[in-house]
Amino acid sequence: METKNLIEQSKKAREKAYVPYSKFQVGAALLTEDGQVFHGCNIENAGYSMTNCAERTAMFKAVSEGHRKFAAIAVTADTEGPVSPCGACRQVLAEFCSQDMPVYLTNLKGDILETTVGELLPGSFSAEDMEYAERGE
Ligand SMILES: O=c1ccn([C@H]2C[C@H](O)[C@@H](CO)O2)c(=O)[nH]1
Ligand SMILES: [Zn+2]
Repeated sequence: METKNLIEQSKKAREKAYVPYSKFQVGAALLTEDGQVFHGCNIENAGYSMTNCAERTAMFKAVSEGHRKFAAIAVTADTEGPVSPCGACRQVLAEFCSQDMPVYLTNLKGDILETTVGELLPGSFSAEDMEYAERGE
């Protein structure tokens, strides 16, 4: 799928955002390796900490439908520059995506920052970090 199209999909996803508290709509479009696109929007809650970001909504939808391999993600918000994913979303992306998977951070004005999962979270905590303890040395 073309990058332009994936970014368009993230804008469509953004329209579904449930944001009565922040009024800040975010959309994500996650492309699986087999060519399917999962939309995600941010979903807020009166208990603010229960809010789920657009990126994690897209990721959890895809994983819960059996997808584990991803090719790219686009994220869009109405920001001055390209939107910047929060730390929680960076960690969740690192769990399921390769370090070199492209991430397209965009905004409604059409700015596009192409980065990667590894660049977004260098030194992310991963399963390998637990292996030493598991070996019991
Ligand atoms: O990359 C981001 C940054 C923020 N938010 C959401 C969480 C909350 O609903 C609102 C304000 O933080 O934006 C996302 O969905 N993705
Ligand atoms: Zn987030």
